[in-house]
Amino acid sequence: MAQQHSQTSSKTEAKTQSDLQSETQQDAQDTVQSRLNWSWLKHKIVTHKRQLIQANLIAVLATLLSLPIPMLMPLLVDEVLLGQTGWLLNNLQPVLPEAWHLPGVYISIVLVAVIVLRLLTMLTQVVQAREFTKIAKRISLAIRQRMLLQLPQIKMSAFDKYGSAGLASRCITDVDTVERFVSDTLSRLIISVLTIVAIASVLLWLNWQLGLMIILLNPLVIYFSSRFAEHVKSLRRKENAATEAFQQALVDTVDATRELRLAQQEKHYYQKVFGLATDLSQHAIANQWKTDALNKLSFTTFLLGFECFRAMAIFMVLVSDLTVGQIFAVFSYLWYLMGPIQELLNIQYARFGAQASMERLNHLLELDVELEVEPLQEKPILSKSALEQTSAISIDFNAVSFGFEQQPNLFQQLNLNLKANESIALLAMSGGGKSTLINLLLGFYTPHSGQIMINGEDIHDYGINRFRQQVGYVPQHPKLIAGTLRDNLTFGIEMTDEQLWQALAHAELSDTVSQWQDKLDTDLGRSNTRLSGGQMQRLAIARMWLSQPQVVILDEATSALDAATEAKILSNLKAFLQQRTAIIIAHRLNNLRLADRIFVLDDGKITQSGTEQSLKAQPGLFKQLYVDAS
Ligand SMILES: Nc1ncnc2c1ncn2[C@@H]1O[C@H](COP(=O)(O)OP(=O)(O)OP(=O)(O)O)[C@@H](O)[C@H]1O
Repeated sequence: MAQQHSQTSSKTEAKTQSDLQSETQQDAQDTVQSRLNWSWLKHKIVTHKRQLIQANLIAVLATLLSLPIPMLMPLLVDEVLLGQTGWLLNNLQPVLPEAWHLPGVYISIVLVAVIVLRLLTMLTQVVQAREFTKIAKRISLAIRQRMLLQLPQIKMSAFDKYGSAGLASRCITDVDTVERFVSDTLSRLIISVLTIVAIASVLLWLNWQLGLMIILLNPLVIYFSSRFAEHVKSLRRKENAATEAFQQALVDTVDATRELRLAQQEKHYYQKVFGLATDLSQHAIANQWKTDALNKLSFTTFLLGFECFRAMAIFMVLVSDLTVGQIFAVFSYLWYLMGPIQELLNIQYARFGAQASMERLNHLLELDVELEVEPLQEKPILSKSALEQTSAISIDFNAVSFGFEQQPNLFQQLNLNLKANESIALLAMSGGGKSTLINLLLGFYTPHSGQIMINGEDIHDYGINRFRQQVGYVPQHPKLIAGTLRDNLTFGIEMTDEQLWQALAHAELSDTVSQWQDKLDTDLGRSNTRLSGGQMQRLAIARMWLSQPQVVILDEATSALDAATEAKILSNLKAFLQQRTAIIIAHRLNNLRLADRIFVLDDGKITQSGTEQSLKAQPGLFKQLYVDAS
């Protein structure tokens, strides 16, 4: 039975999740081109029309249930205490036995009715809040999806500029701010307006002059508060920017803790992070108290009107036929009015906060995207025959110039030509631009001038994504993704265990992995197995081998390995590279020897090229490093 229940609930969960996924996919298609603004939010909210109508009907029910409450007790004053028979007693007396026609009974019945109404109101409010929360969460999910669709498309330079914490902060803090606004607005706007309208109607019914005054007072308060609330926008923007700076510094410092501890500088750096936390706290305090102060100013504007209203109500007792019980009811309704008014004021303030956050999110959405933005197709598992059919690739850098803000002329008219199936080694001083050259080739950076050609075709005409599919890249510092060794080898592409073990063997990692209890399914998350630098490099080589690329890029791929393991891997690689075009970046001679030709990159240009022997005989950087220095 319990099993059946858990099966049913897991089915329901799976259904809800798949509903949510198809809904968010639809969201993504709807929104992929749009900026975030009020009309986008409205569009998103309207797509949940059915739930919205349901939730609002429940909200109306909650309002109707709560509406008579302020009226009931005060009516007792007139009818029970002052003996003026009215609606309440006229309805109660016919249904009650004669013996129960007592003040205590009337008061108890009304008390029970009030308690029941209050409990029912609370219940409907809980259901309503749940429905509104669901809608708000789906909208924030749609925003996050919008962001996550954008992030893979933006240029790598934006990742360098904003850093992981900066991007994460916007996807978390700013989306939260918008979500809070949507949730507050959805759950409170309609109900507050309805409550105010209902109270105004009751007051109009009790006394039209008082009702009219309430109707005129509210728009006035909303107008003034919206003027005050505009200041909140810049406060919220500053606070979220300070959150971003704090997060970035914290992540960087935590990542460098080992080095800082060794240098005994960790306290100093954590103190610097604390400085940013203080800054954040100051912005948060300014935002909080100024928002509160402005909110209170808005509310005081309402209270001033309210006091005028109260004076007028008392005056009305003198000049109209309002009874004392009715005046109690009027005051109860006025008290009741405070809640929805305060809610409307809060919504105004949340609106300006949300606007500031949407601007920060739009800033990300407007970042330059890579030229070729269609999603990467899944890398097919290349069978041997498929590999044979893939044509060999030649690469040419023709007069390429590129640089960074601090170093605008890193490359000046650089020419580099790789024949199909040729392996070249690239040698330069540290900081000479080797990794940047690879980033240009992979389309992560765009040359300021000049052309990169693949098989004689401009790389953009050839297709950057198509080219990337044919590249296997082993970076200097490979990164792990959260998951198992299998995930890290395949990136989610289906491959057989046999293929994975073969790749591990080529990377000289199979002996190590076979000793792990979970073998290929070992979790490489932070808390479990930690790979050494050399093991990470070998994993990256296995990953590259699995993709059977036509172009191989090795960026200091074996720099962390011991000489014996390095020699074995280099010998495995030698055969692998024979039918491939390869760029090998290395300082060690044994790596350079994998290549057919060595190119020397010096001062932004290729200054020498040739074999090891020929370069050793020429004056230049190669001779300086490998002959003169030894
Ligand atoms: N994203 C970036 N923004 C600004 N400057 C950068 C960026 N990436 C690299 N540089 C600068 O460009 C120059 C070349 O860097 P690059 O990483 O390409 O050198 P490298 O030859 O690979 O160095 P190494 O052998 O030390 O790894 C360096 O001066 C570096 O500071």
